[in-house]
Amino acid sequence: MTDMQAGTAAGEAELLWRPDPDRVAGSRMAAFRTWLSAEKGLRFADYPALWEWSVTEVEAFWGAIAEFFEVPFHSAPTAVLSERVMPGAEWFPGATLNYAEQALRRDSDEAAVVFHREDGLSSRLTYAELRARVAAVRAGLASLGVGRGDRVVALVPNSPEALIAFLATASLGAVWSSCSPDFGARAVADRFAQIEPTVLIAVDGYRYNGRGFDVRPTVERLRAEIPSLRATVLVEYLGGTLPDVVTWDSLLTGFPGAELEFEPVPFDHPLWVLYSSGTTGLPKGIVQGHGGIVLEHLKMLALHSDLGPGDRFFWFTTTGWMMWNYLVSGLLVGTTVVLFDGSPAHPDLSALWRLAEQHRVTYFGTSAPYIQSCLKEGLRPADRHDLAALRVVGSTGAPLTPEGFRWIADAVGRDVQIASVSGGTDLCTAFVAASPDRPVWLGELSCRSLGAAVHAYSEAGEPVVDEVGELVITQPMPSMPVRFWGDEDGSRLREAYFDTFPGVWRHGDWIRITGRGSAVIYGRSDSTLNRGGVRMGTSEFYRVVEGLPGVADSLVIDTSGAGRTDGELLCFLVLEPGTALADLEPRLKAELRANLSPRHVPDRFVRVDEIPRTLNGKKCEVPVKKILAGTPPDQAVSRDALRNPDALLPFLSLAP
Ligand SMILES: CC(=O)CC(=O)O
Repeated sequence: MTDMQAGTAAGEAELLWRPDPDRVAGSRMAAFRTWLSAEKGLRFADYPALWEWSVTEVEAFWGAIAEFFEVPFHSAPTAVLSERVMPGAEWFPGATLNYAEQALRRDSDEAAVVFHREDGLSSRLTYAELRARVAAVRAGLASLGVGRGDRVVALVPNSPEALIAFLATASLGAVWSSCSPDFGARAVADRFAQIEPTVLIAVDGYRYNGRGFDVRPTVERLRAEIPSLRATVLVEYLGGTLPDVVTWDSLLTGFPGAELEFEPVPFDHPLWVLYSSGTTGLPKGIVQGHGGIVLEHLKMLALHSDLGPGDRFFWFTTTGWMMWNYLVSGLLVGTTVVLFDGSPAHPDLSALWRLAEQHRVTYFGTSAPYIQSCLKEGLRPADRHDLAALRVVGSTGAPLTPEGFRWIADAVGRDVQIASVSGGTDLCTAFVAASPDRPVWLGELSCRSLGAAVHAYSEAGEPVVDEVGELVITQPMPSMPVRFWGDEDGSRLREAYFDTFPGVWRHGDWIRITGRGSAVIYGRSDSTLNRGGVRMGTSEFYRVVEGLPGVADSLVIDTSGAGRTDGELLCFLVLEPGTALADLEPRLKAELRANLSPRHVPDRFVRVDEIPRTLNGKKCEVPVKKILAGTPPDQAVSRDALRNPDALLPFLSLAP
């Protein structure tokens, strides 16, 4: 941490974008403030004052969010928060609601969904059409025995089918979980099998970068490996079939006139299961509840992103990243969600900018690495596309470099707000973000989100300003996980977030809060692999690499965290005698691509004699990562804690 602080001196940052007073006055953030003043007698001088109140008067703030957005509770809560404890905060006790009901409040011919596939296939659904399809699929899932609390898992691309199936599942009070079809079979099985689903919804194949990929072998493997499955619904996305399946079309057409109903469920009833990266074992199933997600996403999408009816909200994501869940929540605020399936670089890197023009996207979200690629390729979208509708460019998944900020301002538009945001799967949101009334400073995230008591902590657990520290959240938030799947006594949840600073959420990112209330994120403070926004734990990686004959041991390091944004994925290998790295490399790459994802193919393989291990045998991922980021070895790890301290030596020569 000390080294990172050295390079991050506080100071005046360049102001890149200033909110337009007229636009601020017409924003939903302003409407919320007017409402707070009229209804609650609460007036705030500026955003920082409002934020301060929101994280001090936590109950008043979240209660106001529920009231302001008129969340349709079936039974009213008896309180906002029973006790301010973490973990274990109980939000809105006694309340019942359903996420899908809020998402499908509109029954109109306004567009709810615009879909675009990389090969040009596109479609559009109004809110009324979406409701009708959700009703049919809901009835279809019910006919397959799906009811409250059952799990429905989906291996589907970012498509209307995914959205319809998710809403149908949620409307029944069943629990949703999705993976992208480009995940390898093992990665999918590791996730889905642990939550014992009863129905699998899967595509036969998908298109990426101009090619079709057959997913049916993965589907067959999942059916063989998940004994709890009672039915498979096949979406004939590329026209292929499988035996013993129910087809998606038969669900859509088999229940004409089905009623759309919403099972009222308790506030913390599981809505979906997302997955942690699984650094020390199988990916953990992160369960988030209906109420927590409704409130958090209403706040982020309406207040912070100023989205509502008439907007077109796009984020480049697959169904295997939490940004998909965030994107589809655009429906909660009545916006049109723009779904894209395919490669962002097919047929060229302008594909997404063409999409923005064609569908008059108002909020264009993507990942920082995509911005970086556009920059490297010298793209100038504003010169080639009519982006008049565009208001905001969102970026997440990795820290956006100052050059990335500047490129957006220069090549996309000076009037466009840059929303560089950060949060994560764990809360399915961005808790450091942008706001219509906050400026954008070069290289900085504009503000901490309302209700998110985010701070940078020193190693001693003290809040620090203008210094890099551990990102912590000191007050409960409603979208924090209800629990981890299968973690009955809550011990794994406590260990994941509350072990370092008891009662305080430690997120695992490095952050610096500036005196202006903005922030800079420096990447993961642990060893998670983060490739293009998709996080993956090292254990999944090792299972593939070390499963190959010839590999004795391995260590994988993603150097993009800990202050470096130009990082690489490095795989260190200990080989069996007589094995040549050059012979093994093609096979390793193919296995990683097939079993995990193309993004998890390392930039470099490096042969070493030994992997450094702790006394109890754990691989030294974080110490090596720190060493590769330039931390002196004795500060990165104590030799006494290692079983084979000399094994660190080869890594020292790779340090900057
Ligand atoms: C909002 C985010 O934090 C997304 C991510 O990086 O996973």
